[in-house]
Amino acid sequence: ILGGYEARPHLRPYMASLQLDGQHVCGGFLIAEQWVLSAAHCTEGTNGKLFQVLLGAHSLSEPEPHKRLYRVRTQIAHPGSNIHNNRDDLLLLQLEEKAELNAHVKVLPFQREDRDVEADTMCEVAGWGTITHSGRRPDKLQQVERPVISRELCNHRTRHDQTITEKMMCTDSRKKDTCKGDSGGPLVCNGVAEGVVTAGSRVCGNYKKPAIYTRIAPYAAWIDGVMASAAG
Ligand SMILES: NCc1cccc(NC(=O)c2cccc3[nH]c(C(N)=O)cc23)c1
Repeated sequence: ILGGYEARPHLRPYMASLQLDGQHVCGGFLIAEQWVLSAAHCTEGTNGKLFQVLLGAHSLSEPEPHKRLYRVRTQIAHPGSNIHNNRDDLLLLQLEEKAELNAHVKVLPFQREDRDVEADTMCEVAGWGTITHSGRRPDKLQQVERPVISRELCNHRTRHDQTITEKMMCTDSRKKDTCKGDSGGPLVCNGVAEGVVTAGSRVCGNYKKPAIYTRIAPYAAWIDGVMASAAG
C-alpha cells in the first residue's frame, strides 16, 4: 500500500497473508471458515507450490495471540484467468481445516448483488504490499481509503484504454494506491467486500493508471459452486 498508514491491529480480522517459505506473497481474505479468496495472478512463478495462509495477524514477524499459519488443501484459479490479462483474476484456497474463528479471525461478507459501486464512493483497501516505489515491505498491515472512479473514466484512452470490463472496477491511484503484494486483498466499501485487488498494469501511485479490482458479485455463483463441490 503506497501512501497509507498502519491499520488498527485486528480491525480487519478477515485479512490473510498468502505465504511461500515464510514470505508474504499476496493478500487474501476469509470468505468462509475454510475458504480464502485471493487473485489468480498470485500463483505466477510459484511453479505449482501451495501457499500457506496466515490468519489473525497484524505483524508478519512478531508473535501474536490468535496468529496462525494454515496449510492449504487445494487452490482453484478461475478457469478464465490467464497471465496475459486481468480477466477472471480470482483464486480460491481451501484450508486444510476450518479456521478457528475469534475476535482476530473473522469471515468478511462479499457483495452478491451485481450492481456497480457508485463513483466517488470511499472504500478501503489493506495489505502487506510494498509501501515505497523502491519496494520497501512493511511488517505491519497497512491500509488506505480510496474513491471509486467510473468505468468510463478508468477506460479512457489515457488510463486503461477500454480494458476494464463490467466485471472490474477502479479506484483513484493518485499517490495513495495498491502495490506489489497487495494483490488478492479485498476492496471494502460500506463494510462489504466489493472487489479483489489485481495487479493490472503493475504500476503503483500513478494517477494515469487507476487501481483495478475484480468485482466479486459477478462471480458469486462460481464461488458458491466451488465451495459446495469441495465440501465433500
Ligand atoms: N496499483 C495497482 C497494483 C496493484 C497490485 C500490485 C501492483 N504491482 C505489482 O504487482 C508489481 C509492481 C512492480 C513490479 C512487479 N513485479 C511483479 C511480479 N509479479 O513479478 C508484480 C509487480 C500494482
